[in-house]
Amino acid sequence: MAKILVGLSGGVDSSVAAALMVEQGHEVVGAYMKNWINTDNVPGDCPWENDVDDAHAVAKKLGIEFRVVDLIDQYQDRIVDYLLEGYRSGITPNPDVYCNREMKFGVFLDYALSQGFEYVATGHYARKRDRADGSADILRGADTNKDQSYFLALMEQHQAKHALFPCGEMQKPEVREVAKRFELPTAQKKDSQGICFIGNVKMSDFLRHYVPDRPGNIVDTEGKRLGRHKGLHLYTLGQRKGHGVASPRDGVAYVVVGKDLKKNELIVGYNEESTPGLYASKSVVGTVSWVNKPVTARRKIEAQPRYRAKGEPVWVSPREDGKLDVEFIRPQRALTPGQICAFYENGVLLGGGVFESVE
Ligand SMILES: Nc1ncnc2c1ncn2[C@@H]1O[C@H](COP(=O)(O)OP(=O)(O)OP(=O)(O)O)[C@@H](O)[C@H]1O
Repeated sequence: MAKILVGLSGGVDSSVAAALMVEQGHEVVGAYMKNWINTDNVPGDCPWENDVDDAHAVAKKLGIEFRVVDLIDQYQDRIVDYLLEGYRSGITPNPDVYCNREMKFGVFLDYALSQGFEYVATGHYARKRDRADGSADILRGADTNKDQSYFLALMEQHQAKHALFPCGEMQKPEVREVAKRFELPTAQKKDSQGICFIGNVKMSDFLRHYVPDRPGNIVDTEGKRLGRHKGLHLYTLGQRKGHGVASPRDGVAYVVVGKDLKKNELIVGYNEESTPGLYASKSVVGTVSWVNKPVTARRKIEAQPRYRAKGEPVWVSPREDGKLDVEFIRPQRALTPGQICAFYENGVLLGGGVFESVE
């Protein structure tokens, strides 16, 4: 029997994670992390009060203690500032990945350990495997469609060791069945989308509140002016809609292929493999971390360049500066600085890093 703090978000997955831990006879407490309250009237809609009520109702149904842990200041420092800073500097940050490392398995885990818990359990679709040497691996979730191990790519060993993912062996429909079996009040609740505090509102509307518009020219790959943009931070590589440049002819669309930060120009090109900037094979990945065994010499492994992408074969070569040269065997569309590159081998998450440059 272990002492486990379950991160109860008010969603069905974490409700089931808690139920399973209780069923297995562990000593379980549920806790909601309060990360963000919309005091600035920022466009965005995080129904956190409903979520706390739902999390509380689940704890009550399971007969376990429920706490609300206030991490608003830490969330501002570690996630909101990182997000805004990233967009201001022209990259596309990934707050969901940082939230796992810095919040759920960062300050929330620290809180749990300080309170005498041995583990933090979450509803992530990922698996954890303990090894004979006492270390822990993170593996892809059994439900290939829901697998969330990508979001854990920056987790380190001490975090993995104290993590539990009770839903990781299950398929989503089974999770809903378990929720029904326990008569959990969240059994029918819709899955949440995107980053909590932005809720259902577009990232561009959220950003507008903090980062002033900075209009400039939209140009093609030859430098010809095609239109005006509202601010480079509002556009992402590979983006097809919303830049306002009409297709030049039927069947061909313009997509964002680059940003010239110095000239404040947005570069668009045809949505084709031959368009310079849109597809790339070579990249440099920084902020590298390994879950268990680091890759110390040039090796062929798998890399996943975004959440909804497959693992792709790559050559990784450690560099003297601690970064990695990562070469995709097949050219990839819209590899984006700031986004996370997760590394795998045979379904085991090796670690990850942040794309710094791409060519
Ligand atoms: N505000 C929160 N407080 C406590 N734990 C949280 C919170 N937000 C997320 N978590 C934990 O992290 C896990 C993954 O978070 P994510 O936002 O991706 O949720 P999800 O996949 O929609 O799961 P759920 O159905 O449990 O909300 C959740 O299952 C939960 O255990």
